[in-house]
Amino acid sequence: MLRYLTAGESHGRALVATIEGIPSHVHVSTDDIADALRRRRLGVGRGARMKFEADEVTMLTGVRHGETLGSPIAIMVGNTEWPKWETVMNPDAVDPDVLAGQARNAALTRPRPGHADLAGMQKYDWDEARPILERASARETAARVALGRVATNFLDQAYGVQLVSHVVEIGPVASTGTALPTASDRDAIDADPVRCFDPESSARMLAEIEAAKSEGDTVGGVVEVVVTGLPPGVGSHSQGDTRLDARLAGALMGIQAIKGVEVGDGFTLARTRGSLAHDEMVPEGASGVARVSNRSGGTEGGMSTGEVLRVRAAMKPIATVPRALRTVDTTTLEPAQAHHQRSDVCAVPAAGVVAEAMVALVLAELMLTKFGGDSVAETSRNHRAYLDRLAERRLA
Ligand SMILES: Cc1cc2nc3c(=O)[nH]c(=O)nc-3n(C[C@H](O)[C@H](O)[C@H](O)COP(=O)(O)O)c2cc1C
Ligand SMILES: C=C(O[C@@H]1CC(C(=O)O)=C[C@@H](OP(=O)(O)O)[C@H]1O)C(=O)O
Repeated sequence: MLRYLTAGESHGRALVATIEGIPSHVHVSTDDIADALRRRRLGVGRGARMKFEADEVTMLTGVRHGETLGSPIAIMVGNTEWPKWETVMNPDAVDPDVLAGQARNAALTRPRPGHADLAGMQKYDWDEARPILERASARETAARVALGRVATNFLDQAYGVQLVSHVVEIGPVASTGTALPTASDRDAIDADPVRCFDPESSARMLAEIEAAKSEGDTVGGVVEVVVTGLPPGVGSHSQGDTRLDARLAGALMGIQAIKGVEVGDGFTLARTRGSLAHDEMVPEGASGVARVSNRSGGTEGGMSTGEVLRVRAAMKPIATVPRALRTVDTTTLEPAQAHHQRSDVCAVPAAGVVAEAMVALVLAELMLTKFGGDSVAETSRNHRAYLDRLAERRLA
């Protein structure tokens, strides 16, 4: 069973991520994790914090001489800004006079519409938003991206499964590109300022982000994750919570600010007649059966079809709007403007990298559910035997 957890506050000393169930002999290095975290920082629209803060990666457990041991892996992502926040975030009691001068003066009592501030203050009985926003912040996604890289290496090394993400919409601007990227396009996508695969659409998206910024506003968008190399039969039709679609939707909706998920042509299929909505099958020489299209995005009946997996996630605009939104000061109960110090204008390019990590974690778990094994060699062997059986039946 693959399971993972993250811990840590946005301005705390560090984030910590643990994962258990990754087989032995997966090659993964500190540099690999640092590279994944570097990718999460890419893209225009991020705020000042991205420029001065660095992610310091320490592999704490579960990896030796560049290979996983099969035991729990723990990764720490240190926050280089910690010295500045040590008083505000100190886990131990701090001299009340020091606190009065620093943290209390900065009490956040004007909750931001669209963020976790108010619901969190109500639920956890706090009189300001700091204890909530620290964990609600998408800083936490750095920990998930670190784990996602372990899963990505595992999927590639054990099964040849590869992932890539790209931005397909920013605000009202949708990409007009029709080509579907593969993992070999990852560097080109990462080099684009918006992480869009289509250069002409990227320029229009960039203009949209810049317009939002100059108007003191924020903007959301849509990202797509594309996966190649999945065999048919990953996930299951037999229970709602084992369906591949359900697992993908849950994992993607678990990313801060993601409000919608679409598998394949999803919402478009709902507006299409059945005769034009499905992926017809035709006989094919070597493999036996081929599809003439892939509108489903690679899932049928809660299982992978063996076609390319395509899943999209829609991100709402950043809640910390510079042109501050109306709120209520929770101390005075007077009308107020929501608190705002700094924030991202658009984090959709980063959300794509996070989405890629989440899809990798889901697929690593479901591939292990299907193929088992405690080492890369063992699970690869089981995978190959399954593919051989499909070939033997001429249903590959
Ligand atoms: C990579 C990333 C960066 C984000 N940066 C910010 C930010 O700078 N300011 C902000 O208010 N929200 C930001 N968000 C969104 C908030 O984390 C999110 O709106 C908040 O957690 C509430 O979202 P929810 O309603 O989906 O839980 C970011 C989200 C992601 C995925
Ligand atoms: C720190 C990161 O993202 C943060 C996510 C975030 C939020 O509210 O989600 C708010 C911002 O932090 P702050 O309010 O301290 O400026 C972002 O910078 C990161 O992605 O590493």
